[in-house]
Amino acid sequence: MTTPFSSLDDFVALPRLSGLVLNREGTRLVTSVATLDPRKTAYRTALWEVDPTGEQPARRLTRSAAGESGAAFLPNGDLLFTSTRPDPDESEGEKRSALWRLPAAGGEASLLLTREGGVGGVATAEAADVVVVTGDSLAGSANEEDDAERRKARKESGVAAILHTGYPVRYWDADLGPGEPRYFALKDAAADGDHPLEDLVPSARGGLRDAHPVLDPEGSALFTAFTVPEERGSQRTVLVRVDLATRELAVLLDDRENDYSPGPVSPDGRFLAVVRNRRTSADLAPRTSLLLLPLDGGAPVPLAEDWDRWPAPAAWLPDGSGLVVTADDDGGAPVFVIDTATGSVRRVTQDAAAYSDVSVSPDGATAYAVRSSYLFPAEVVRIDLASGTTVRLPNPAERPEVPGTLERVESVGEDGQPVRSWLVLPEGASAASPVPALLWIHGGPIGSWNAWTWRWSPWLLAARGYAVLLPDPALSTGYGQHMVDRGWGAWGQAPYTDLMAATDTLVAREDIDGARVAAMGGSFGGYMANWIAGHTDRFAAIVTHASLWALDQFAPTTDAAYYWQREMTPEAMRENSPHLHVGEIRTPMLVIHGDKDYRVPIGEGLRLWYELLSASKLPADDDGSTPHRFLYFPDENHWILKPQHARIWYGVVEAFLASNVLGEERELPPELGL
Ligand SMILES: CC(=O)N[C@@H](C)C(=O)N[C@@H](C)C(=O)N[C@@H](C)C(=O)O
Repeated sequence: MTTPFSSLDDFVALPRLSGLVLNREGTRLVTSVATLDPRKTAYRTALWEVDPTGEQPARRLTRSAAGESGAAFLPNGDLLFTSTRPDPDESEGEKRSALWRLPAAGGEASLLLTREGGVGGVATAEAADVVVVTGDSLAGSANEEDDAERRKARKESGVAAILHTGYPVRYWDADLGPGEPRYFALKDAAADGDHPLEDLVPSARGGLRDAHPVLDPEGSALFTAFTVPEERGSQRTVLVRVDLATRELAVLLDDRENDYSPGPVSPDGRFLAVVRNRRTSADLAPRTSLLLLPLDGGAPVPLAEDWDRWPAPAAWLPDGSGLVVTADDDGGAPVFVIDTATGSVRRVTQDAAAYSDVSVSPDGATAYAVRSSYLFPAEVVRIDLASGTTVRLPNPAERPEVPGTLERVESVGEDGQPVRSWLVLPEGASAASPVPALLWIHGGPIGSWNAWTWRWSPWLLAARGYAVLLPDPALSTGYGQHMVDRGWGAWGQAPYTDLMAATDTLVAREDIDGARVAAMGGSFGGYMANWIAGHTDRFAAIVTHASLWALDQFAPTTDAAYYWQREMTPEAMRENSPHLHVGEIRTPMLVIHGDKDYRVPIGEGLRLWYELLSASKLPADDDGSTPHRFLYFPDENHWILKPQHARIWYGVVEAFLASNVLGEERELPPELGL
């Protein structure tokens, strides 16, 4: 069977949908779709409209070489978006992200706001013409003009140095400073003319980094997480309210036991849904729960406290009687409604899919969402909130046909804990014709294999004849707090033994060839791949992407050191660090790392590579030859994002697996120049 997964060129060319917004009347849905640019070296996003009634085909709303994203509706139905497309009134000028408005009545999009530091996210109020944009300003600038001058001076001088006084100094793949995110209010966005900006929190000093403002329906206040520095390089996030008229900032929730972030405001403006994330320590695993915060000043009230899941609030029912949430649950992330009076939880969607970007129609009968699973990529659906019936709406793209089937399988961990996995089976797998297999380990480690991702596609391997097991071992979400607790701070124990139990179940199947099995994983999944390498030789090959190798080196050099230092004592780092077992490694390993990875810095990959060649049971020969391979991406981050590099990633992985698992040689991608 030929599917887009048979060819890497066809795979990278598949359109990728994300995000969804609904207008106030519930009559228009807008999503964003990324497609390959003509040179096939980048993705470009455009906005598409999806008909909520399901009657009309999806239609493309925007088109430009720069692409568009960040869609948000104004109450009058005009659509705001961000784009680096050129200003039609300027013949030349720098490419920077600006705010655009597409009128509901039709016609061309017009430029609404441009500024030196660019425009990041956009938040709109439901019932008032109030817009808050995020944008970068130099830490020392007093206003927009000052910021523009300072930027110009810095650029002209060629100085790139950044002086830090606090932590963190990097995030993901970017150096932090001297720019910092700020929030700007922009009033009367629906009207023509100039739109002066009001800097809402001029003294934020990095506190708004990685935060998203939530506006109340009347546009009178915004709520946001605000990061506060602590002693010894630590930090916490507190919940703040900013009055949009007076710019007064009030701290609503702040303690050292939890981080807080805002969910949506109730339709009557009386309550804020709040996500509370418990502060972790060596003995205390993370826990996520919900609060309802009365905005008249009362104490927060826990919501659905006894529900053993970690909810993500999405929207209120219009009458305020329920909060619509999603939560990881047994290999999916269904939609639930929590009764705000009683805290009782009702599951709405019944399929094994993962839902996100949920919004609710004005009559409260229908929800719209993005849904995906390991069978299909993200797509827009309509959900009947009473019955749970879910309908796929006419989308910008059809579902790609997958070359095989998906099964749910269960194993039993050493302590009796059920360990659940998805199993991707290629066509033709049978007892008469058993297939080679891959154990693919997810990252996080707090997470679940429950939604489609373009970064890890088991179907590309299935198209080449492999079965792929996607297990959710200890530390995975969707199986209750106990599943997280039992792996906390002890990664080499339950997470490892759960993975081995899942592998035992895999190789016991008649349709799997247990002698031809490899293991692979990225990030924390790469950590586990490295740990496996030092503790068993049951796998024919191991692929380790952006992996943690020496925990005492990783923990202080990652971009969020405080996060990992809370979990790992020096003793736990010694007990769980893969590098201390390099002398036991006798499995060929493919190491993959991007130099711009600040989450798992390149030092992990470099040290792993050198120690494999110098100290493993399969060291480099005296002529320098080795069964191991190192695929290095000088300009990629924690994830391999460029389409041409994704093709190389899969091409090299496939050749390495073919050589070590199947005993067959494959041609390497010619672009490697070998
Ligand atoms: C702050 C922090 O480190 N957060 C973690 C969620 C994280 O980024 N973990 C990585 C080591 C990881 O495993 N990432 C996975 C989810 C990935 O695929 O990038």
